[in-house]
Amino acid sequence: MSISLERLRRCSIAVDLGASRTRVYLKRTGVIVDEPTVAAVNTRTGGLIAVGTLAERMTGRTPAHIRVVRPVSGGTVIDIAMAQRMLRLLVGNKLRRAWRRRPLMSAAVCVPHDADPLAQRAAMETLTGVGARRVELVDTLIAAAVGCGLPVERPEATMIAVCGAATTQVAVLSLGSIVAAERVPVGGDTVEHVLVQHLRNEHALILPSQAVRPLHQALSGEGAVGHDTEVHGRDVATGLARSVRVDVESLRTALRTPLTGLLDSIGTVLRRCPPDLVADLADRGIMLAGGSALLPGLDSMLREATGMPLNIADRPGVCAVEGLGAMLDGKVQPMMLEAIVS
Ligand SMILES: Nc1ncnc2c1ncn2[C@@H]1O[C@H](COP(=O)(O)OP(=O)(O)OP(=O)(O)O)[C@@H](O)[C@H]1O
Repeated sequence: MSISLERLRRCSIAVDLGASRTRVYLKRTGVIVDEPTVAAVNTRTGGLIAVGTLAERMTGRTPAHIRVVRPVSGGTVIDIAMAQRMLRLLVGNKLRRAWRRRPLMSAAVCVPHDADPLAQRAAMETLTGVGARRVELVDTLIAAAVGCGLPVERPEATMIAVCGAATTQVAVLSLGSIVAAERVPVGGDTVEHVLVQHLRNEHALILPSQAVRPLHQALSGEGAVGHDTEVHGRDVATGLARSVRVDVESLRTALRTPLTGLLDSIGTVLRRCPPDLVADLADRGIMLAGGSALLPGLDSMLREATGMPLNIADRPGVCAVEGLGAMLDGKVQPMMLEAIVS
């Protein structure tokens, strides 16, 4: 995927349509939307009831005629019409005003590193459907690296892992390009799934989706071996509300298996890089971006397993859209400009 910074500078908005959250950056303004990629639909009338945070709160609490849907899965728009309707509502008046000023707006969109032509087309159609005349596709890894402030233009290696909800993308960059990259289906959703399964299998407890985040907090606790936490859910057999005390260490053990996939992808990317670049990384280490970079203990686990320094981006969730926004605003260094324009 080639990027023309010249063309990006002509774009008015930058969009990151993630499996978990949708972020929109308005040129020279900043991030104007950061909401869950969720829509609630009335199946009787086909009408949209809510989008974003409000729709996400309805998850698991709706009557039969209301369905909560996620139009993006694994970084790919799977329901273009729904994604367009959601985007229109999320951006609302702010974008409509900008649209009126510049009706033939161009938009830049992040797409996963190895997005196939169908996924690229779906992202383009989503944006053209909400009024963009031209759509520029940008590799999420480059956008996130710029957003984290990594010196991607230099002839030295930088390594980034963008840990999203559905997938994690890992790459080594040098001279404004990706030297090696890998995408694995491990992210925040995987962690959530493992926690839910663990409680079901070990404690016969069905965990409501809203109860997962408090478990993250318990996992981030002092890390002391042996401490436990109270979890509320529904008994698998009786269907009644029940609380159990869960050993936090057993949750950490359950999470080790999916996180091994992430570790393997780092190894694969490093093996594909020339030794000189790998040597650069010994000091510089890995930058973690994406919302799941905040998963408790992920950084220490990777630090321990790789022996490399680990840094978490300041605002890991919005790195990609902010990096894209920096390109739109022309904040990217001229030298970097030459390196990335292809
Ligand atoms: N403080 C936190 N602690 C643990 N996990 C978190 C935290 N904040 C966000 N997450 C997780 O981060 C994930 C969302 O990350 P992000 O917004 O980068 O995903 P996305 O870009 O929508 O997904 P994808 O890149 O897979 O399309 C969710 O799975 C969420 O549970």
